[in-house]
Parts: sequence; C-alpha cells; structure tokens
Amino acid sequence: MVHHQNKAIREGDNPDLTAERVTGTFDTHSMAAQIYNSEAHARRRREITEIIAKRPELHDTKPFPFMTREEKILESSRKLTLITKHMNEIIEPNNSNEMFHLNNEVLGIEGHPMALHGIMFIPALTAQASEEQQKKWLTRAINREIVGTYAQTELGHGTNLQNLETTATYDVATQEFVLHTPTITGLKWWPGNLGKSSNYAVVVALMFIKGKNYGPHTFMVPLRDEKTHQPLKGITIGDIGPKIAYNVTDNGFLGFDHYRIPRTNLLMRHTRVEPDGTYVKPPHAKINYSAMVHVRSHMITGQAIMLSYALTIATRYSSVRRQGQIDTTQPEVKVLEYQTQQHRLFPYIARAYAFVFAGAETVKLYERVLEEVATGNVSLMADLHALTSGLKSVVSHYTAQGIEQARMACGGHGYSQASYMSEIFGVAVGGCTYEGENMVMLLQLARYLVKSASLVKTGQSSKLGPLVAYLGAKSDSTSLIDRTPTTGFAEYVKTFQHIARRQTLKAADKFFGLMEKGEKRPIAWNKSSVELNRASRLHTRLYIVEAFVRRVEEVADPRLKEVLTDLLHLHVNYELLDMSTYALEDGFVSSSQLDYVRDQLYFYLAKIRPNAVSLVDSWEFSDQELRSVLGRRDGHVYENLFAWAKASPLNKTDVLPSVDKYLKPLMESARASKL
Ligand SMILES: CC/C=C\C/C=C\C/C=C\C/C=C\C/C=C\C/C=C\CC/C=C/C(=O)SCCNC(=O)CCNC(=O)[C@H](O)C(C)(C)COP(=O)(O)OP(=O)(O)OC[C@H]1O[C@@H](n2cnc3c(N)ncnc32)[C@H](O)[C@@H]1OP(=O)(O)O
Ligand SMILES: Cc1cc2nc3c(=O)[nH]c(=O)nc-3n(C[C@H](O)[C@H](O)[C@H](O)COP(=O)(O)OP(=O)(O)OC[C@H]3O[C@@H](n4cnc5c(N)ncnc54)[C@H](O)[C@@H]3O)c2cc1C
Repeated sequence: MVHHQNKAIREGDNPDLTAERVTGTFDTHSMAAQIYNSEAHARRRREITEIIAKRPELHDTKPFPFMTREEKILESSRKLTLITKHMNEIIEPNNSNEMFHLNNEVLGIEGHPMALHGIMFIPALTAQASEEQQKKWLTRAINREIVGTYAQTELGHGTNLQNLETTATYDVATQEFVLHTPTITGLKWWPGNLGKSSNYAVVVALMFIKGKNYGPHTFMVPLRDEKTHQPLKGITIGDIGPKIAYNVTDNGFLGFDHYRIPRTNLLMRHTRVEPDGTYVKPPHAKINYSAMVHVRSHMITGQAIMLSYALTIATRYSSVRRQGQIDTTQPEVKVLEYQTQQHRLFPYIARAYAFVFAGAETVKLYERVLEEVATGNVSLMADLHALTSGLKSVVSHYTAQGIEQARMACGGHGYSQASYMSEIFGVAVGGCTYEGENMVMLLQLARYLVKSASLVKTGQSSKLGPLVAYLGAKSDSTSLIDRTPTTGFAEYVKTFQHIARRQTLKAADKFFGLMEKGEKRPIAWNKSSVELNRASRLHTRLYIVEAFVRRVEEVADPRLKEVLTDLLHLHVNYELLDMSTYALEDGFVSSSQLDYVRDQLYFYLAKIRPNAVSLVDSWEFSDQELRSVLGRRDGHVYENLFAWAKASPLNKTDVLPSVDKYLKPLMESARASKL
C-alpha cells in the first residue's frame, strides 16, 4: 500500500480529488498538529471522530435543513443526553478542547440546550464565585444537575452595561437582593438557552445599596423549579423566536417582578456585600466581565474553524467541479484552475491559518491572566481586554467575508442548503455582534492605543507594553520591500508597523487636536472614531501577521515549514495590497513596490495550488462535522446532491396538498374561462 502525505486519501474516492491529494507535499497529520497546537490534541480529535463514526446513535437522523426548529431541538437533546451519559468513554474528563470537538461532531454548530452552560455559565462561576459558592453550585453545574446561562443583554441595552435597567436592590432587613425589571426594555433579551432550557442564570444587574448605584454586578439566580422546570414565581421567561441561524439554541427573554434572592447569591470571589450592606470593592473595576473575556479569547479559534469549514467545502468542490476551458484544445478544467477562483479562496486559507495561530496565543494569554487574577494580580487585564477586543472584531469580520466568498465560489450549489454554507455563515456572522458589537470593541482597543500614543508623544515610549512597543520605534523613511536583494518577512512586518503606527498617531492627533480646540472629550472621541477604529484594525492585523511569523519560525519539519512559508508570503502580500491606501498615502511604499507585491501574490497563488486541498484537509473535519454535500471527503458530489434533493420533505408526495387546494382549481378555472 502506498503511504501518501495526505491522510484523507481512500480508495473509491472521486479521482479528481484524489489527484489533488497526491500532489500534496506535506503530511496532513503533522499539519493538523500545528493547527490544533499539539500533536496529542490532533490525535485525540481523530480518535474521537473515529469513536463517533462507529456509533450511529450519535449521527444526525436526517439532514438538519430538512428538520423544523422543534425537531432539531429534540434531536439535539437526544444526542446531548447520549454524549453526557457516555462522555467518559469518548473524551478525557473535563477536557474543554475535546468537549468542543465532540460537540462540533455530534451536535454541530447550530447550538444545543447546554451551549451557554459550558461557554459562559461555568466560566462565570469559576472566575467569579467564591470557594464556598463554588462548592454549592459549580460541582452541580459541572455534573449537569443544573443547567445555566449568562443573562446580561436587555431588549433596550446590550452594549452600554452601565445603563442596564434590571436592578438588584439590597434589603438589609432580610439580607436579600430584590431583582426587578422596571420596563419592557429592561427585559433580558438574547441570552442563549435562557428561553426553554436553563433553570439557573448568572444575571447581570445594577446593584443598589442604600440608594447608591454600584453598577453592573453578577448574581446566581434560580429561574425554574428544579423538578418541574416550571418558571418560579416572579419570573417571566420564554424564547425570542427564530434567528438568522443558530436556531437549535433557545435564546430567551427574562423579566423579574420583585424577585428575591439571598445576599449570598451575589458572586463574591472578588466583590462582597456584608450583611449590613457594606460594599467591598474588587481589585479591578471590570473583573466581573470575565465571562465575556473568556468567550472573546476562545472565539478567535472558533471563528477560524468556521472559516475553514467553508474553505474546505469550497476548495474540495472546486477540485471536482469542471466548467469551461483555459486551453480550448483541452477538456474542461477544474474550476480551481482559474486564477480568480484561487484569488477568492487561497488568501482566506492563509487567513484561517493566521487566525488559528493568533487564537492559540490568545488562549494562552487568557489562561495566564485567569491564573494571575485568581491570586489578585490584575496587571495584565487591560492588555488582554485590548487584544481580545481587536481580535474578536477583525477575525469575525474577515471570517464572515471569507465564508461568503467561499459560498459564491461554489456557484449555484453554494446557494443550496445542501452546501451548509448559509448556516455556517449565519452562525459565524453572529460573532460580529455577540460578545460586544465589533465597532464598539474596536473602540475599546482604540482607548488603549490612544493612551499608548500619548506615552509616545510625551517621550515615555519606554513605558509601552510589548503589544504596542512598535509605536515608540522610529520608521525607516521608505519600505525596504523589493529594495533589498533578499526581501523577507521582516520588511513586511516593518511596513505593517509603519502603517499601524502612522494611523494610530494620526487618529490620536485628531482626537487630541479636537480637544485642544475646545471640544469635550466624548465629542472629540466620536468625531475621531472612524479614524480610531482604522487604527485598531491595522494594529490587530499587524498582530495577526506577527503571530503567523512567530509560528512559522517555530516549525521544525522542513516540508511543513515550506508550505506554511508559502502561505505566509501569500498572506503578507494580500494584506499589504488590501491596505495599500495607507502604504501609498505618505509614500512609504511606491507603486512600483506594489507591482512587486502583486507579482508575489500571483506567484504564491500558483505555488500553493498543488497543496490547496491538502491545506484544507489538514483541518481534519469529518463529513459528519461539515454536514455539507459539496464538501464531502470522497468528492462524490453529484450523486449525493441528487439523493439529498430526493430526500427533501417536499418530494414525499408527487402532488402537494397546496397544489390540490389552490393551484389545480386556479388552473381549472383559467381553462374553464377560455371555453
Ligand atoms: C476549547 C474551547 C472552549 C470553550 C469554547 C468557548 C467559546 C466558544 C467560542 C466560539 C464557539 C464557536 C461558535 C459559537 C457559536 C455561537 C455563539 C455562542 C455563544 C455566544 C454567547 C454570547 C454571549 C454574549 O454576547 S454575552 C453579552 C456580551 N456583551 C458585551 O460584550 C457587551 C459589550 N460591552 C462591554 O463589554 C462594555 O459595556 C464596554 C463597552 C467594555 C464598556 O464597559 P463599561 O461601561 O463598564 O466601561 P467604562 O466606560 O466604565 O470603562 C471602560 C474602561 O474599562 C476597561 N475595560 C472594559 N472591559 C474590560 C475588561 N473586560 N477587562 C479589563 N478592562 C476592561 C476599558 O479598557 C476601559 O479602560 P480605560 O478607561 O482605562 O480606557
Ligand atoms: C447569536 C447571539 C447570541 C447572544 N448571546 C447572548 C448571551 O448569551 N447573553 C447575553 O447577555 N447576550 C447575548 N447576546 C447579545 C449580544 O451580546 C448583544 O447583542 C451585543 O453585545 C450587541 O449589543 P446590542 O444588541 O445592544 O447592540 P447595539 O449597541 O444596539 O448596537 C447597534 C449599533 O450601535 C452601534 N453602537 C452602540 N454603541 C456604540 C458606541 N458606544 N459607539 C459607537 N457605536 C455604538 C453599534 O456599533 C451598532 O452598529 C447575543 C447576541 C447574539 C446575536
């Protein structure tokens, strides 16, 4: 038996796809170890996939697009119950990476009744509940004796947490907090799994003690009777209705009518309220925002995975789809031969790799900060907040764009739900909104950049942290790209640094200048905000390039290093062209240098072409996880599209009741009127 570098090859596959895999120059298992940041985890993913493949009870009973929302929730609950029961046979206990993969395989991306339980409820209790509170609730939550969510956003306010309307007023006499929703706009609105599944929530409410507003605080709140699951007295609760996607999750609404909880239900790891109402403040004002930072840190990888789903589907399909000729004497070509198709897909393949490498760094920093904060050291919280705010915004934005490009790259069949592209897009694009609307989060990073710019302007560059140290460095007068015999990544990084530095200092100048002219700070901020957000994006894109460079430098395997270096070349050239206005406007890069960048881009599109399928195969998504007829590993697209269409509920009968009831009489009366 021949051992191929691409481990996805099987006998009987579509020969066009096999031919692509045979040209791959590197071992796809080794590349998976880079993507998943460890050989052990990449191997465990494969093992979990194999276990699931052998257990038909964990497979979808029919394609999701053929199910109603109610059927999907039922099906998802069935599978959730099974994986909970058999968890220890499938994954290592409490391994969140393995759990994430198990969920994606078995339950999919449309959510499930305990999605928020794992993503936010448990992390909030872990970071914000005192040890005593954890003994009471965390173990029960981990054992799934109770199901919880994170209820913060309201009908009227999601972004501006200081103006939430839900109040938690301390009653010294009874040592209770009274939760109350004063208006319709104060209803909690959006929390995942609040609508029908959860019986507890970590609720964010403005805390009032003796008439003083202490701002948003987090409380552990029982919502439903643990036995009957009926809403408790004083609670109004339900599902908010269907969304663009993610409809297996019951995002919900919640209102409180003078609902009482004990004082000890305030999460008290960092903050306390004594029985007499004395407030003990936390070591950092935003310490209770930790559940949001948890999701923002992890969603970089989550978004990269969804982008890679779409790219896997589109790249495989482009290798089996033949349409038109390039050389008219030759047969029709695979659509992947077209330079336009490569230009549509390959830069996003590079971005997906860049995002997953940046995501791994972010999670590492998050874990460090989590440990430090637990011991009272909050010094890195601002850096983590700035980094994750920028990354969640930039990565979710390009992920949504990339998925849409991948869908269009599949032509008409990309528009069919058989491709699964619309669901992938719908779920991923939610990331532009949840955990902080992208513009708002870019502005959070901008605050950090403006402070850093101010250090530069006042001669205090030595105080800049490592993420922004480049702001204090001096630029060359022009970029050295194509001006040195060996143009390398260093010249590109310096160019991106120059662009980000110039935009940050310019935007900060605008802001400070407006204030000097007498504008109040918030007005000056608003008038500078488009420029400030441009700076945030450029700073974040620089970080992503640097994370990519750091990873490529670490790779030892020469075959992997070569293909990752090709991808990095593609990435830096594509990025520079995409932000060329900034590079050209002060003459840092000339138009002849951009011609070089363009040539490099086309060169690397062609160089990557033989590895394209292996690069997407390396993500090692099973067919069950992808849920796409177009993206099947075996490439047998057409016969399966036909089978999929035949299985459509509309094809159960030849004549639909609607035809009998309306169309037939309509046609009959039209015919009769002609007589
Ligand atoms: C292995 C995998 C394991 C786990 C998987 C985990 C995650 C999976 C991820 C992806 C999975 C993939 C697919 C998922 C599919 C579907 C979705 C699933 C779940 C979605 C769940 C969504 C949940 C939510 O959306 S919860 C609600 C989120 N809401 C928000 O984000 C609100 C945004 N607003 C804010 O955050 C704040 O209001 C604010 C804008 C930051 C302003 O706050 P505030 O008014 O308090 O601020 P001030 O003006 O008073 O102060 C600003 C000041 O504070 C600093 N600051 C702010 N926040 C922080 C922080 N967190 N840390 C440190 N510092 C902070 C800020 O920098 C300012 O400082 P300066 O004054 O010094 O400038
Ligand atoms: C799929 C999904 C899942 C969710 N899950 C949860 C959950 O589990 N729990 C939960 O509590 N919430 C959840 N949310 C809510 C989500 O966190 C909020 O919708 C999000 O934070 C945005 O807030 P908003 O809806 O108030 O938007 P708005 O703030 O109303 O945004 C509207 C527009 O105003 C702009 N804007 C607002 N403020 C500013 C500003 N200061 N400066 C400049 N522009 C501004 C925004 O950029 C945007 O363009 C979820 C949302 C979605 C879509």
